[in-house]
This record gives sequence, structure tokens and C-alpha cells, in this order.
Amino acid sequence: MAPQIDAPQTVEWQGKRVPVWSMQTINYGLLLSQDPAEVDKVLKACLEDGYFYLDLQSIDGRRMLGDQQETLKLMKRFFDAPIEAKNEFGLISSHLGYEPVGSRTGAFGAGTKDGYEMLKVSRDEIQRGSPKVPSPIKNSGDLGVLENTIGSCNTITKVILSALSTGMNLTGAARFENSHRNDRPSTTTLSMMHYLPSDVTGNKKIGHQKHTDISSLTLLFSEQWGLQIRPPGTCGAREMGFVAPKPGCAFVHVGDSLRFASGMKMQSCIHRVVPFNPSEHRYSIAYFLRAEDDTMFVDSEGRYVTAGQWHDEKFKAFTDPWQYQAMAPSSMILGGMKEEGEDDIAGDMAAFEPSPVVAKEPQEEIKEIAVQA
Ligand SMILES: O=C(O)CCC(=O)C(=O)O
Ligand SMILES: [Fe+2]
Repeated sequence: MAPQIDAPQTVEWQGKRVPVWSMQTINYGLLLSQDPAEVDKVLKACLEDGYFYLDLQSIDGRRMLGDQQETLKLMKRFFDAPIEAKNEFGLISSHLGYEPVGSRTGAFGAGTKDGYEMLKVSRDEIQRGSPKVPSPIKNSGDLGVLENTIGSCNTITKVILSALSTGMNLTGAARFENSHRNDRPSTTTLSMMHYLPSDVTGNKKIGHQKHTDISSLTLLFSEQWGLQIRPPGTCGAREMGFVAPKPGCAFVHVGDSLRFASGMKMQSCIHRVVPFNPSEHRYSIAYFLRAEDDTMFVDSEGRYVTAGQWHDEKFKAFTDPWQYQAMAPSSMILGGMKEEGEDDIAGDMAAFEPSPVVAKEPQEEIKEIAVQA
């Protein structure tokens, strides 16, 4: 079935109508049984779009939805703690520890900083049994919640990988799962993010910059609006539009590593986070399934690199001040994905007005927020 992107729904944001992109919904229960039609559907979604909703409402997925709620409670408690407690260990490594607001470039590029704080817990670290997490979430119940969530996310993303290998007729060592083994070092991590209200941070510390992920697959949970994607060129040049949070579903997208491992056949999803409602605190949970550090692939610059090297270079570009970021290879931040046509005018920072907000009645099942300029 062709992607349904010709007549997008829209939502009012920053005084104009912005698309809300539709996408395929993949059923996790069917994928778990390698249902041939569902395997075809998930492969097609990754080849054509680079993203899809994953419906987790079956018996196998519901436990993950429970883990998501437990993690939300835990992270809200963590982010409410004093900065000294949250930053007890700082950022221990790129995929473990705390990053305060303003550590990276913001949603509107040059001159802006990000508007979120983040805590990352690495899968390798939780497997070893005693992860270095700050004291507000260090009791055994908290560690149990983190372990359950990482375990569930790991299983779900491996099930997707396995379906994609099958769909691409990969066998034996060439299957994608074989370069994502648990016992080999990787930068796979669970990332918990808290976006502060832009009313509080102002428009210099705002959102999350436009990028593609380093990861192979990203499993993303948020009950709140703010995530925007730009459908790839093969579907026609499209502007940035919102992903509507869908109850009972996660949003899954392909990252650079799987695009490279698929010989550039899959699309790496271009996305960013903007303040949808400038007065709200936004929480999101992302599991980044990454390839084993020594996996080799050809990157967007045509170089033969390891997954570890791609991670380190791109992570540096993310955290560099924008002046340095501009000096990184041009394909790095967007993983070689091309943006055809003009980007949205909402990307212009001067046009962004953080406040005030007026909430309107829901229309066509889409919550509308009008932002008065
Ligand atoms: O917060 C979100 O919804 C997305 C975060 C994201 O894109 C990332 O951490 O790579
Ligand atoms: Fe991302």
C-alpha cells in the first residue's frame, strides 16, 4: 500500500497549519510470529519512509506499556530532584549519565541551545548489574524498573530487526541481529528526556535540533506532542510535520547504522523536537538500539568505518558548539539523507514566539493549540 501522505491532517502551530504525517501501524504480536504480511509491511515502511507506529496492545506488548508508565514515574521523580543530585556523576560516557539543559544545539539551529535535560542508562552497564545511576533513583525498586524497561525495549527492537533480516532474505551471520549481540560492547542506551517549558527557558534554549539518529533502530515513547519528522525525498519533498502521539503505540524509526548496514536502502528518519505547548513539561523515553562497536559499514561519506567510530564522531558533532558543528562533514548530522525543497519557515528562529498559549477544543481527534504571535 502506498504511504498515505497526499492529504495530511494538519494542526495549528505557530500561527500556521502544519502537517500531521500519517504512517503505517505495525502489529507487534504479528511481527513476533513472523507473520509474512506484517514482515513485508515493516520492511516496506523502513525502505520507503524510515518510520512507523508499533502497536503494543497485544499480550506481548502490554508489559512494555506498563514499563513505560513505571519509567515515566521514575523519571519525573528524578528530574524534580536538585541539580546537584541529578548531576552527581555528570556524563560518565556518551551513553551513560546526566546531561543538563543547553548541552547541545537547539531546535532552531545556529545560536540556539537545546531545551531538555536527559539521563541515559546503558544496556551494557545494566547487564553488569550495578549501573552508576544518581542517588534519587538508586534504590532496588528503581533499578528493577530500569532493567525491565531496557529488557523490554531490547526484545522489541530485536524482534523488529529479525523481521527486517527475514524481509531482506538475510541468512546466518549476515542477519542484522548478528551484529547486535548482547554480549558484545555497544553504545545501546535508554535515554530519558525532560523538555522544560519554553516559557521558562526562552527561545534561546529550545527543543532538540533536526537530526537523524546514530542508532540502528530507535523505539520512542511520548504521550505528548512536539516530535516532528520530514518524510524522505523518495516520497516527494515534504515539509516538517508532527507525529501525533498514538495511545498504546510506540514510534519506531530507522537510524544511520541500519541505513548503512542495509546498503543505503532504508531511510534514516529526519526529526526534531519543538515546543508544541510552550507552557508544558514534555517527557520522552527513547531506546537506542545500536550495532556492536566493531561492526563495519560504509557511511554517508563513502568511508569504511566501525559503528563505534560513527557513534563517537556524530556524538561529538551533536555536542559541539554550532560553529564547530558546521565544520563536521556535511552529511553527518542528517546521516547523508537529502532534504529536497525548502525547509519549513517555522525553522526560522526569528519567527518563533514562545508564549502565550491558548488551548482550543479538539478537532478531528487532533488536539489543537493555537500560539498567538
Ligand atoms: O524527545 C523526543 O521525542 C526525541 C528525542 C530524539 O530525537 C533523540 O534523543 O535522538
Ligand atoms: Fe533523535
